[in-house]
Amino acid sequence: MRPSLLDPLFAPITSLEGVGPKVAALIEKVVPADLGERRARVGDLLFTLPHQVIDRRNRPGIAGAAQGAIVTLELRIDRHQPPPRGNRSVPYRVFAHDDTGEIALTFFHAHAAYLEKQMPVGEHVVVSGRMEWFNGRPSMVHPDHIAPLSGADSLPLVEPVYPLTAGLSGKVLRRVIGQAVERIPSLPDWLDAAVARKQGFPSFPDALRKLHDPQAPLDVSPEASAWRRLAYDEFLAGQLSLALVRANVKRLSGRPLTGDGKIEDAIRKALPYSLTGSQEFALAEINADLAEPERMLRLLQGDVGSGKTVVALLAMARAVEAGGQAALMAPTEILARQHLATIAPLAERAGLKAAILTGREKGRDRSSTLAGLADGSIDIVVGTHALFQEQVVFRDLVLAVVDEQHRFGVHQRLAITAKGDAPDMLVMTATPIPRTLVLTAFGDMDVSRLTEKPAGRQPIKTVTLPLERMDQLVGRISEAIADGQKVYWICPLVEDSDEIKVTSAEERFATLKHEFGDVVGLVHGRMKGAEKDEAMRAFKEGETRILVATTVIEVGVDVPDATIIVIEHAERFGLAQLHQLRGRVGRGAKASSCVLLYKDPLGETAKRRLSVMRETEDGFVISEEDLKLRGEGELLGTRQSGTPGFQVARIEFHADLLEVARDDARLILSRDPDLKSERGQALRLLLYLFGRDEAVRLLRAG
Ligand SMILES: Nc1ncnc2c1ncn2[C@@H]1O[C@H](COP(=O)(O)OP(=O)(O)OP(=O)(O)O)[C@@H](O)[C@H]1O
Repeated sequence: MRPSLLDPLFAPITSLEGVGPKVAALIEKVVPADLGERRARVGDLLFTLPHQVIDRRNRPGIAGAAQGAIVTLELRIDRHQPPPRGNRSVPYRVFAHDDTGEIALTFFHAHAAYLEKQMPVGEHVVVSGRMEWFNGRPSMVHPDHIAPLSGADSLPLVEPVYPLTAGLSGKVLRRVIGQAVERIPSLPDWLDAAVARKQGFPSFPDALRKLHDPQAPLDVSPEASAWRRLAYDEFLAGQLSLALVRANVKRLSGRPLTGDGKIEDAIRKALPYSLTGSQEFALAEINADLAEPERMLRLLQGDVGSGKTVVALLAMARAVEAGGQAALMAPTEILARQHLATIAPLAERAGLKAAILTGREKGRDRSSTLAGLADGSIDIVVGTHALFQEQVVFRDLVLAVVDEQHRFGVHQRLAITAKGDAPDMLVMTATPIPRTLVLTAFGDMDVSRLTEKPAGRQPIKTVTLPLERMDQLVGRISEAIADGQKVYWICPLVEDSDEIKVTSAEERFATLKHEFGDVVGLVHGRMKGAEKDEAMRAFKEGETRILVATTVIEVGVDVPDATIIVIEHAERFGLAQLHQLRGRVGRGAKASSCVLLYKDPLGETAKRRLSVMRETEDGFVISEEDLKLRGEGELLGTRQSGTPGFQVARIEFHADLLEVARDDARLILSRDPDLKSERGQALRLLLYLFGRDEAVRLLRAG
């Protein structure tokens, strides 16, 4: 049970004044938490940190104020010019001046009486807002603040700027966050006093207060001690949670899994290729782990297209040889089906029975799969989250393979292992995560890496092209499909939305169909499962040759004869995503290409991202670049791009704290494995604060 001390932070944001369902929905777009099914809480709001400040101490004068800049002016009011009676489309204007020039303050749908009271003619006022120059004439539309010069202390001199989204103003967000700050409870400190002193950290509540009430621009820098404190807390919570999971997994001893190699041999014989050296090496590492009485906790890391699936299959074969069952969990249904399609025929040749279980298996199919798992007649099951369901019982699950893209939390990984008697666990990831992130996301897992790609792969040619010149692609695509090749066409969003005008997949589907006829297919996230399967099948089997898709195909889809991928609005994607997408081609013997269509003008970061894509295909290089570029705080969609999986910590600024936090976590648990001491109790609060409830559940009562 979560201590009631934390209640104020876990209250829904709708408990704040002025936050109805509509505002709440907007706020949920900007909070840094991955909310999933839950609603935003006051704590999420507090973790929404300003990325900038408006500094009103700097007062350039009208003539010195740049177009578009937020400025503060000291003005004398000259005259009011209300709109002509009955004409609501003409704004109310107030003219004013300072020593350097004249300005018009402009108000639409204004209350004349109110403005007259706020800005009497002849009065000195301070005004703050966005400067606009129209035909050389300065103006300001709806200033953010207007205050009498004498009482200027009513005007905040330094004001935080938060990430916003259309419909949510800075003013509203500041007011709401202001209320959240009032609710910060006083908490016992969970940090070791010596660590805190050495790092110059304020307390947790003070850190939050400081960041939301900056006194100078540097106060909201990720390098400020307040921000570093929160980042450290987040790292510590993560490291504690991973260490607890590890302790828990290792607490239960596994059992040695060995076999006679017969099933493995049969599968190898059925493969149309031989394994790469890298695959052999990884498999040997895995088999060695399986043979140990200790439980395996291993990460199989391999760049896109490096051939992880077959390694997993052979590991599962070993599990079956040893007399048990194996499960492979995929993050999406499309992937689960694809894995089954790869695995089932090979498994069959080796005399094994493979089955699938997702949310879509219903009725008789589902019950017979459940029965097969329970009586052991099914050797290998591939599935999605559905594998966690209570009704799923295995006769003897000895190996759980989790194929993931940061999509399963630690808790879910554990949930699948709870289905067996301390089964071994293999996690597969295609993201070539930098070392630092491996530590944050997976803790102390053992790592196998696939460092080489299967033989015969050709480099992918990557080009960039402005969207307006899209027509140039038609000829190239026609040639490719006439030659029997296939094309992916990626669109970023399913529907046009007002704020982000992106050609929708449906619209693109229609235009391409017009151009190329019936060979065009469509798959997107809003389609029903069966429709998605059908679209994928048709593309795989060649009935369609161009597949218009949203990013549902980002992870793991394998159609080796696809040779061109076109990515529309490539500037909107992150590097890791682009790399994943590009990895859908270049999987066969034919030369492949990737076309990144972009919208001019490109921002600096987007430009850099696209050139990284042109320069390299190496996932590790790309992931390192990705981290560097994230540092520049460009907005991706509406959410601020931070470090994946983190709310406040930013690995590019805070990496130095990560190892300290890991050592701290180890020390803490070696002294107080169940967090029972006074400090241990405080650390439990920390775990809750950063959403690590599952780690608290692993602790024995205390
Ligand atoms: N040793 C090999 N030689 C030739 N082809 C191979 C080899 N190993 C795997 N493949 C093929 O390479 C393709 C990619 O394999 P797989 O789908 O397992 O990649 P992956 O590592 O899961 O990549 P991604 O994460 O991009 O899905 C598949 O078509 C597979 O059949």
